[in-house]
Amino acid sequence: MLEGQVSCFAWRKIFKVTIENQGSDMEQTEVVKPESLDDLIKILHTIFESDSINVEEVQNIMESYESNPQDWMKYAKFDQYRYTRNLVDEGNGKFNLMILCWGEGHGSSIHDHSDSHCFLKMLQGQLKETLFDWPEKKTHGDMVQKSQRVLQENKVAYINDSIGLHRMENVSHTECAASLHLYSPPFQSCQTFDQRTGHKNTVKMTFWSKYGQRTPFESTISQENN
Ligand SMILES: N[C@@H](CS(=O)O)C(=O)O
Ligand SMILES: [Fe+2]
Repeated sequence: MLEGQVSCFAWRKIFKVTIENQGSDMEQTEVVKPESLDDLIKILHTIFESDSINVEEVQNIMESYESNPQDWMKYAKFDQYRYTRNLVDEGNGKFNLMILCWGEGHGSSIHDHSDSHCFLKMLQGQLKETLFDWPEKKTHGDMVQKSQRVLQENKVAYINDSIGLHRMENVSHTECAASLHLYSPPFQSCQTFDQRTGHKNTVKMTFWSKYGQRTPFESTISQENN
């Protein structure tokens, strides 16, 4: 597949049909492809009704949505200085769905995901992900960098605390980036880490906007993860 091309993964739902003239059961595969962001949200609500999460299923359905800026432009509010977190949907209490907007050169600190599942889909532009091991309690000094990759438009990445810690960066000097994040269960704070020492801090995470409306100034005063 060409770089940046839309993936052909799609959500597969297995269902049984009876072929009457043969009188036997046969399995068929129905491929569900979200036609819009609203459509994707509806499907995610259905998937998360269940108490157990199939990571691959969520990843595939998010990847099969082809990013259309007209669907999500109303949520994408950029700031000049740092990346913004914009709430899109509260997933019936099961997950938070948000759009993060990254200006040129913006990035996050090294951080964890508070014991939640984290799915990240590129809607526009590219982000570089750097993975780190958790720092050892006894050791000091630089944190160990495990891997690095660049996520292309429409691709979906997944991380949780057992995989490690990460930092995301829009390394472009000319293009902004937007990413769709699903966190389950939802969380309001995480830990950030100093790359040189491994020391950590707990930070509260805030929304720059909710449902397309800029969050009032008072409620955004807090330390952020960038
Ligand atoms: N997990 C970060 C964004 S990222 O760098 O993955 C956040 O929710 O703000
Ligand atoms: Fe993250």
